Amino acid sequence: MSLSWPTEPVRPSLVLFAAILLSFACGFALYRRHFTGLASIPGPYWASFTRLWQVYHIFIGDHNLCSISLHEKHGYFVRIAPEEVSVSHPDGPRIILQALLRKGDWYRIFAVPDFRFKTPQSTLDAKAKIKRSKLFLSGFSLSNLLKSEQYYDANIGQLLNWMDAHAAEHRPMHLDKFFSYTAFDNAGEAVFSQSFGFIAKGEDIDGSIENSRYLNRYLGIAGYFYWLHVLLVANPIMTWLGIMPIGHVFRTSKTALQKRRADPDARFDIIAHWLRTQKQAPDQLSDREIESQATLSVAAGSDTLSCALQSFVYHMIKHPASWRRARAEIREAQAKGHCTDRVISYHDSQELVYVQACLSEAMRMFGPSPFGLARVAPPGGLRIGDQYFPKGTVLSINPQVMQRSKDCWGPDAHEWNPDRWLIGHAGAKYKFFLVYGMGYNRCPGEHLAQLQLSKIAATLVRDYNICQVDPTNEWVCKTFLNCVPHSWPVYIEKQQDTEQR
Ligand code: HEM
Repeated sequence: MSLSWPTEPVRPSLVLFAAILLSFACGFALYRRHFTGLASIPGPYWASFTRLWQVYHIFIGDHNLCSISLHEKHGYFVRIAPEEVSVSHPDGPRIILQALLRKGDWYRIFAVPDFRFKTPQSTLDAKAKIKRSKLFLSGFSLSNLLKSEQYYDANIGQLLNWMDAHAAEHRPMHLDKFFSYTAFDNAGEAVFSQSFGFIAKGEDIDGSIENSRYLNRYLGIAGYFYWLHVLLVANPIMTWLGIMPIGHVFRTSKTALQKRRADPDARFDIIAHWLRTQKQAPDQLSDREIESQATLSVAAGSDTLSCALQSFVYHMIKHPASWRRARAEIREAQAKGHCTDRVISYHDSQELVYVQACLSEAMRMFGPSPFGLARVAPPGGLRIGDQYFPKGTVLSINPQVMQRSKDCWGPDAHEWNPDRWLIGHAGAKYKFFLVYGMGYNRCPGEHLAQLQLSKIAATLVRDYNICQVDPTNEWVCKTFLNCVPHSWPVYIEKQQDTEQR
């Protein structure tokens, strides 16, 4: 008997099928690369074939830096995905963001906790988004927010206590963490009259803030794989199971909302406005939609604020002349009887022109919004400068790219220069200032953000000297949906102590 190796041939039909599939995939990739209306737009080679190039850079947390350097290399237009072009043309904000263009599909990710519950941010059609936003807008008005100023002050006071304690013990302080605690707690105060207790404890309870950062990376990517996201995460079964990775924040929000509904005498906070709107138009606003928008607002208003505060302190201590000049401005105000409260009042902070210029410059140098604001070219396409974009092209503007554009800000765009906000027509500069977005999708929480930023920035400059433990150290920052720098510990010195010496 002879042993022989089975020699059954591979079925020709299988080989043929694989070959056809491969040729189809290659043909499709080549078509995307060379034969669509975007073929002539420069950009990374792989980005013209597949979205995975961008997803990879979101995953490793450097997509903002990539966008900045790609625009420096290629100019106004960079193809960052087969159907998406990143734009830094000075006319971009006006043509793309101020028009009523549909938002990119990526925004559907903001339907929380699952696809059934639309929020203004997840609504793609411009008119439908505006209509939905109107239901929520009154809660975000400055006059409403100012009614809770004393409660923000209480949280900011706790931040100052921690700073005093670190100063007294001459202990390095990680301001990034304490800014995040304050920002989360103030978002809770503003939305449903309750803070999460982070700043009082001086810790990230249950690791919720850390977990929310993982969620951040996930959301940035999952927006491009929406149906998979719905299948695995954002579906009614998962909602029913209540599996949310931001534990303490979500639980506290939920309990606060329940308490809030049962208490007719509670403060007239943001939720109170929404509940009033719901009473007037019950068919337009469900309980779940209120819950979704509340969760989204806390999430949208905390890491962003922490990043902006960090950017302010970090740039100001790297430029001590600015810190001194800002303090001199505050001393002058004090001499006239202003800026005397422990936490400087919002009203007084608005008179500090130079401090405000430094805040704008800090957010210009490093803004908390690193993601491209994506809109879709309408039927008939869109022209920006000399470039025509066919219907359906996703056109995105990355605020961090725009904020560093020499065409918009001049040759010193990469340098710290708060005076740019004080000379010439400062208002004109805001047409390129996209930190809060622009147009119909502009951030509704801007007043709450500016209110806290102004008060905290002015108070810190007045009362503390801050320096890095290692002045040569640069902060570390991975960028996903948001960017929150860390790892730049500082020493704090209380200003009165220095003055008494
Ligand atoms: C410095 C702080 C902040 C920055 C830089 C910022 C920036 C932004 C940006 C760029 C957008 C998206 C624009 C777009 O996609 O076109 C946005 C949306 C949003 N922001 Fe802010 N934001 C800040 C603070 C806040 C605060 C304090 C709140 C509220 C508590 C808030 C609530 C929201 C909400 C709810 C949205 C979704 C859009 C909508 O519902 O209409 N943000 N923000």
